[in-house]
Amino acid sequence: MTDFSALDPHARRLGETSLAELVGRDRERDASLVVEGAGLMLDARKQRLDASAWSALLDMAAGSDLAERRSALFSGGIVNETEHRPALHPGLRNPDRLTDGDLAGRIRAAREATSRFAMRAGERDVLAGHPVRRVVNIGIGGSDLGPRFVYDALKAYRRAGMEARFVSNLDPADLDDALEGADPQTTLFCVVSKSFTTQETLMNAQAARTWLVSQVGEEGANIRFCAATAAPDKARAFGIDPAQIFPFEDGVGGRYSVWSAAGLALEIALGPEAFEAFLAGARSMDDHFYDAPPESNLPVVKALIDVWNRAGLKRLSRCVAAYSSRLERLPAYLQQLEMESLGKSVTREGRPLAADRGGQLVWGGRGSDVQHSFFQWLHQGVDDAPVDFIALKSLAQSEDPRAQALTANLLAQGAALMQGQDGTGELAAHKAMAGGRVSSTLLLDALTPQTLGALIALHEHKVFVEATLYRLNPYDQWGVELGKQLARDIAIGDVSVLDPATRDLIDRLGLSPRRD
Ligand SMILES: O=P(O)(O)OC[C@H]1O[C@](O)(CO)[C@@H](O)[C@@H]1O
Repeated sequence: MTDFSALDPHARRLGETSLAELVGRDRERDASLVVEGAGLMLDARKQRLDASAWSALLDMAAGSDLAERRSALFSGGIVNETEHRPALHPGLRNPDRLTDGDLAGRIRAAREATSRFAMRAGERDVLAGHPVRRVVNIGIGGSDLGPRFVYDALKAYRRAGMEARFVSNLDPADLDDALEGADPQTTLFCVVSKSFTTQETLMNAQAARTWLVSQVGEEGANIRFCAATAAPDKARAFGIDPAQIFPFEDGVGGRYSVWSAAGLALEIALGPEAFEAFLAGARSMDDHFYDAPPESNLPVVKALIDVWNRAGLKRLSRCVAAYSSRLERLPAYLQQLEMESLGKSVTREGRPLAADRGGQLVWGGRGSDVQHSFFQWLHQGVDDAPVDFIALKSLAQSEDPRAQALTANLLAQGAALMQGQDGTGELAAHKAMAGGRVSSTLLLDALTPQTLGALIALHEHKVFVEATLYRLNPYDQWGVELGKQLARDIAIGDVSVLDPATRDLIDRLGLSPRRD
C-alpha cells in the first residue's frame, strides 16, 4: 500500500517556500523536472517541488507494483478486476505484446476490416452509385468524445470532400444539426456503442434511421448504416447488416476506444493512412512508457506531479489550458478519461480511499480565450489550481504575429501565476497577486496525427500510473449506473423509488408518470 503520509513533511516544508525561489536555483532539480518522450516535452519546473520531495515521489513509484501492473496491461492480463477483463488499448496499437495469440489475431483482423471499409468509403460509388460525403457518428461518452476531439484537432488532415458530424445528445436539436444540409444519398451513419444498450445512442440511431428510410427507403437505409460495438448480436438485432458491423473486444474500455472500430467515423473522415499515423504516435508513447526509467518516463513523471498536487498539496482540481483552437475539445476529452477512470472512493480491494486521494476534477478551455474568463480566479481566487499549459512549437515559430502572440500569452500566464506582484497605490490590496501558483507546460512540435496519438496515450498511461498508486481500478465506472436506471424508471412512469422533490419536478415538467 502506498504511504502517502510520506509526502506530508515535504508538503509542509514546501508550502512555506517561495515557488519563485525554487525555480532556477538548483540545476539538478530543474533538469529532473523537464522530461521528454515520444516527441513531447513536459516542463514541470514551475511545480512546488524540490529535489527531496521529488525523490520521495519517485520512491513512492518504485515501492509500488507499477512495473508488474504495467507488464500486465501490455500483455493483456486482467487489470480491470471488477469486470474481470484486460484493458486492451495498448494492444490495439501493438497486438504483438499480447500473450494471447488468438486475441492478437482478432485485433489485427478487426483493424484490417475497419481500414478496408474506411478506404472504400472514399470511393465514388460505394453507396449504390454514390460516394460517402458525410459520415454521422452516433454515440456518447467514449463513443463520441474521442472521435470528435481527434476529428477537430486534425482538421488539416481530413480527406477532401468528406466531413464527419457527431450526434450524442438526446436533445433532438443534436441530430437535426447533424442532418442540416445532408444529402441522404451520400450520408453514412455510424452507430458506435460498446454495449449497444445506451439509451441516447439507440434513440438517436432510431431517429436517424426513420429519417433515412423516409428519404431513401428501407434498402437504401440498410446500406447507409454501420456499427462499431463489442455486442455485435445486439447491433444485428437492431437491424444493422452483419457485413457492416465492426466488432471490438470487451476489454476495450469506452473512454479508451478511439483506437478501435469505435474510431471508424474518424478513420473514414481522415483516411486510413492518417489514422494509422495516429495509432503509431500512441504506439511510440506506449514504447516510451514501457521502456523508460521512472525518472525520465513522461507518463510516470506527469502522474507523480498530479499525485503530488492532489495528495501532497491537497489541490482538488487541475486546469488544462490548450493554446490552440484545434485542441479546444481536449479538456472535455480529458474530463471523461480522468474523472470516469479515477472518480472512485474505494480501492481495487473495495477498501475506502482516504480524503485528498484519487482523481482530480479536470476543467479548462482554450487559450488565450480563458485568460478573459476564468483566469482571474486562478490568479487571485482564495483557492487555486495547478494549470497544464499545452503549447505548440509550430505556432510559436509561425511567421504569423498572432500565433507568436498566442505563445507569448501562454508564457506570460505561467510566469504571472508563479511570480505574482505587490500591489501599489490606493488599490494596492486589489492589485496584489500572491503568486506561488503552480503550472506545467506540455510542448508538442506541431499538431499531427502522431503527436496527437502520443498526447492521448500519455494521458491514458498517466491515469494508469495514478490508479496504480491509489490502488484504484481505472477501467470500470459503476457510478454511472444508478442514474441510468432511474432515467429508465422515470421514462416508463415508475416514480415509486423517487423522492418528493423529484416527483414534484416531474409534475411541473408535465411528464405525468404512473404513481404506483
Ligand atoms: O459505448 P456505450 O456502451 O454506448 O457507452 C457510452 C458511454 O457510457 C458510459 O458507460 C457511461 O455512461 C461510458 O463509460 C461510455 O463511454
